[in-house]
Amino acid sequence: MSIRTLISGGLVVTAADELHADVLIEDGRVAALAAHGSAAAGAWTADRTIDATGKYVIPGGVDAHTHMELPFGGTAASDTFETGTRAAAWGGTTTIVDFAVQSVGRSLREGLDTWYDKADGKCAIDYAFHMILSDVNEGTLKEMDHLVGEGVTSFKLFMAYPGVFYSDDGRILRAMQRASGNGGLIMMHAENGIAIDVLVEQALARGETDPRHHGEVRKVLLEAEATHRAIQLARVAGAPLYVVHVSAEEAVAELAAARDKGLPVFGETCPQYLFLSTDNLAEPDFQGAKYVCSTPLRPREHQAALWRGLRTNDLQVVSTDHCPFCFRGQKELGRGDFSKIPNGLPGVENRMDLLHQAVLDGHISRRRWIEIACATPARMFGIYPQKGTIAPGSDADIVLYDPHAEQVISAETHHMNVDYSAYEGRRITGRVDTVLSRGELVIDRREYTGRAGHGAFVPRSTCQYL
Ligand SMILES: NC(=O)NCCC(=O)O
Ligand SMILES: [Zn+2]
Ligand SMILES: [Zn+2]
Repeated sequence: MSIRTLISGGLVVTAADELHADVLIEDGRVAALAAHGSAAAGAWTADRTIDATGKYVIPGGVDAHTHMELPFGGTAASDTFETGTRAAAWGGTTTIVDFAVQSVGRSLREGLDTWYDKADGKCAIDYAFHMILSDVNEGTLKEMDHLVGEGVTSFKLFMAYPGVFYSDDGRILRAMQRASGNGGLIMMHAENGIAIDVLVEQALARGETDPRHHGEVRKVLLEAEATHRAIQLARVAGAPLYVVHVSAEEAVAELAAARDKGLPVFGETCPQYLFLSTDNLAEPDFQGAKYVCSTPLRPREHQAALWRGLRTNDLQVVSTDHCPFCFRGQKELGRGDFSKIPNGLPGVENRMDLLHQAVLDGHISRRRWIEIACATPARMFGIYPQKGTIAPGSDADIVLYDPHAEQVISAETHHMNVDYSAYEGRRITGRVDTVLSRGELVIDRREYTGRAGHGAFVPRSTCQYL
């Protein structure tokens, strides 16, 4: 039997509009919106009514870059699909796009099936997959076409991490050519990993082993150079390009120059680059290890360019690159050698709140918040308007957000399976109150009511942002 739910009295905020409206949900989908107090809304009957007075009613967040359970650096990301998607829901995110990994010498099929198995029956919210290509060859190029057909329509390539995920320019060009034919979107980790590895070796030989040296060797110029090269390769292939975790002003400039030429080049940044800096990497007593990720945190001066890029649409998406490793036992693997610190930060629970704070701080508008965190990632990765908006026919993935609640981010209270917070002690105005996923309550007035296995795999169409 279908349950009709009415969300009444809130301010509905989407990327396109803000309106005081009631939202009617039926069969897990948005059935209708009507102005609060209107005759149409007054005539609706519902089995349950959720009072949203004083709250924003926003689309559930779409985090297009997470790594639950990712094997990395001899360990694995500490959030499972179960713990990570539960934490995502607590933070107002109702869809993640995680990365299935092809191992070198193995097929895409095998890698993707492994990730289907990891997630199946575990997730609190809906999920989709990108595919990491670690071994581009004739076989895997053909497999890309099949994956696009089954709804895995984006492929991440690495110019970094030689010997692990790295692809050389020839392999990258081939994958881009294939994507230009099958509609796939190439996502690029743009850092010159070959040059970085030389600098790592030289730094370690000089005895520079602390976490802060991770940031020093992964130079801005090597991010900018790789970004430029990726753009040129994509032009040659006639393929669109999405550059992940952009951290540096000079890399934004490369994207902006390409976009000024009208090229289909897109960029994502992450909260860690907007809110944290090399000051964190330099924290004493090895605490800087908590902030080791790649691309690395940059000097604070880069943040203005990232915010500007988000305002001018030279950057289109904020994802988390959520890839948590506990300080104890995981980050500690790199004591005495920064290159052995597993790369990645936790954040899937914090993104919507941090970006709401950015609204209050004047960096972005309220609608831009929803655009970069919900609507555009959904469009970019082919799940709009099913996800990323509140419109008739959309999945009822809806967050009631209290814009006045005060909170202090802390590992003591977060739900991610990691023993520290990258944003410990940060004060945020605004907090998730209630979360629905396809009409089911996952968070009900700050109480978890979700369940592992509610979340379903979402097959995606090709990029809708071109
Ligand atoms: N970003 C990071 O440091 N870890 C996750 C893997 C990646 O996205 O490159
Ligand atoms: Zn990456
Ligand atoms: Zn990543």
